[in-house]
Amino acid sequence: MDKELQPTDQEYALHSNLLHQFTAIPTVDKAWLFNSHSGLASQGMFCVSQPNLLANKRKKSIISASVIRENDGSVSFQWPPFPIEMSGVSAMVPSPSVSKLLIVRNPETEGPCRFEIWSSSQLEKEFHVPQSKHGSVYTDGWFEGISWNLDETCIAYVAEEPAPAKPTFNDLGDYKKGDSSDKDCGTWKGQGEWEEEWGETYAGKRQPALFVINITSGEVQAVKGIDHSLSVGQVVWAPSSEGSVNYLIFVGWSFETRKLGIKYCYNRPCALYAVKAPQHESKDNKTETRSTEDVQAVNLTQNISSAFFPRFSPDGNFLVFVSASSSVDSGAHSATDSLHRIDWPNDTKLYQSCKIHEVIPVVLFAEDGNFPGLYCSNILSDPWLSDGQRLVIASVWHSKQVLLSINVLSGEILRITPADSNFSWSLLTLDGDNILAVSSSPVDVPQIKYGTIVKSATNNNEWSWSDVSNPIFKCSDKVRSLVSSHTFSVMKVPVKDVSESLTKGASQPYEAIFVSSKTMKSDACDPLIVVLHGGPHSVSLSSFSKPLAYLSSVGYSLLIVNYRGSIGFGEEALQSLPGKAGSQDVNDVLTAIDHVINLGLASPSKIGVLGGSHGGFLTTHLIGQAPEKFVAAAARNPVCNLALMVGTTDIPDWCYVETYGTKGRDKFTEAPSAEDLTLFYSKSPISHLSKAKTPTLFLLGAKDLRVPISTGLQYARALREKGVPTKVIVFPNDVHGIERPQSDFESYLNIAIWFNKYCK
Ligand SMILES: CC(=O)N[C@@H](C)C(=O)N[C@@H](C)C(=O)O
Repeated sequence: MDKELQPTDQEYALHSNLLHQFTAIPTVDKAWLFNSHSGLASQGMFCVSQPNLLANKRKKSIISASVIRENDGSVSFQWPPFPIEMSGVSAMVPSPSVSKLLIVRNPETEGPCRFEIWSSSQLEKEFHVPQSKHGSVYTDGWFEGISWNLDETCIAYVAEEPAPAKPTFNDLGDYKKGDSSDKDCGTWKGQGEWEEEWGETYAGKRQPALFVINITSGEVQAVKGIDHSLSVGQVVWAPSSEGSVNYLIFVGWSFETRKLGIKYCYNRPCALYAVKAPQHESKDNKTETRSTEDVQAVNLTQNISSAFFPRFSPDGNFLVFVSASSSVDSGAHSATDSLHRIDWPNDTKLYQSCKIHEVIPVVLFAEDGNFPGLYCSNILSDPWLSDGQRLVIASVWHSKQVLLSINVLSGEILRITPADSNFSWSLLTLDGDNILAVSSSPVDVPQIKYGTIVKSATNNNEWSWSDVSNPIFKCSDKVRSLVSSHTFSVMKVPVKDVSESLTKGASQPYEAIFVSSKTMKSDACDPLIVVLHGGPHSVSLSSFSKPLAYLSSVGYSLLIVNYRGSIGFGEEALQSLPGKAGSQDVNDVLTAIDHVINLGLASPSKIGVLGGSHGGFLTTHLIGQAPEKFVAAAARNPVCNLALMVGTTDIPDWCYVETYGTKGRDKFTEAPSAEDLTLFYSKSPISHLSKAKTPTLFLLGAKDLRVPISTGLQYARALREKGVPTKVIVFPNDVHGIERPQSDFESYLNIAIWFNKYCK
């Protein structure tokens, strides 16, 4: 990079302090409300995290609160003066009766996995599970599953299988039979055979497998009867009846020759299985565990290509689960979900003939205002309202995330967050029929909300939401004043060139979130940054984003485009993109930009573009296809050359589906033909490089398995070769997300400085 482009010390000094004030705002990762028997008070527990730049880690803490419900229905939270730091904790799971708390501590490198059982006053038990039994417990939010049985004697969980024995040799080169410890003198270990992994963020992780720990004896048993071709996760205990065998229900992902990347990819086939849990027997006041016979796991969802997030109703009468079959069947990495129910048989022999009822079907297209389909990335471990028939779930609804109550018997769906608000909501926990949630917008820092059902004569299902004053989302006065000087709206952008061949869903307006200063000058608009999400089947929500709020606070309007193909708008709109990536999505973004220019909200000469991954694909496409439009660009791990990516990414099938459409699912091969590669190249930003002239900043994670660094580097070098101002920052230890605190910070600091230089 030439000298002229070096950011001055002054620029770093000017911008870094404000960015730090934004990034320091904590996040609530998890919360619980424990109901007291009086019904008038509960205890709350919040797991909070915050980036710690010096340590380059997220600092985690716990804040407890007393929740007091007054007779008039109002609620107040009392907070302690300080949070308590939690270090080295990988997972925390209270038991069903809330008399015990499991704490899991995974080893940082080698060493045992530690299980601690706490009571209300002290550590009751501690067990160290050696690596020879299993590796780290999965706490990744996908394979993860940690489940107490009802009598609180056992915990089922998912952990890495023990490492296979590696070939060992002595200093003379002789092979030593049997496994020996690493510390043996005079020996060394070979690598052994390479095993497939689940790609991005799972590098070095071994196969997830099921285990049960008996918390009286500390004995750990691997669950038997699960085919080794299955990776397992999301385990829960099936309801047990006195004296009968206990069953575990889990999700199994199978693979044949290769594990394709699973992170952000719901199109990996999976099914629910039932397997007998290891049995326990009490002898002389001691509990013993013994394996069961006839243990082969049974597939409960054979007729459907995807089933995950199993949840039993409180009475144990039905099992509910989510399915991403539309994603598996079309090949799109994420699509519209459906919700299903199995009426749980009393006779376990009936498992195989379980009928699956569809509770919420895939919505192809919905008239404006109607439910656009289910898009849910998680379900609480206990999502049930007190009638035991309705569950509460967060789902994407156009550019917002809303909370829904779903009656799993009747299929009735109610939107329980205010319909007239453009804020996005996330669900923390339930407390009987009360809900703890977080609500935010691009210009409103997160706020904890407490929701209660208002008993009205006509309608029993109205929800009232009150603000919970809390110390968690405290931010500096400066940040508060900057965000409150901004405003946002969710715009409908009509589709340009609606043709007969488009489905109804794909012909409807899509959305863009516009953020600007409240005091826009009448003579000139603030420069505009167009922000593009990745996926492409993902969405930019109308929620508070620290880096985006920072960019708007330093003088930019933002146009955050949910181009067609985004989730939250029905299946037809989503499926209109595969096969047209690089054209339909690019044109949707250009149309949205023209829309705000025509409204007088942006000046055509001061437009920058920012996007990561598929959003980086769009960013680099846009500067090639519309070079006059953009004065600056920034791309995080961008897809710039599909012909290069297909041979190195963990999701080569994605390149086929987004290029060819659904037929790409069957065309996919590990050995692309010359014809495939030519098409991939022609659909890629690199094929428009000769026209590109926009100064571009590249932020690249060297450990990205999804969009390997080579594609961004190739494009950046080619742009620089043409004499276009180009800056590249490589983060040696970052994966696709570039989320490590220092990397995230340095990225957005440089993005702001880059746009200040070329866009203002
Ligand atoms: C499915 C997937 O990972 N696609 C990538 C090309 C991508 O765009 N990733 C998204 C999830 C991102 O925002 O990083």
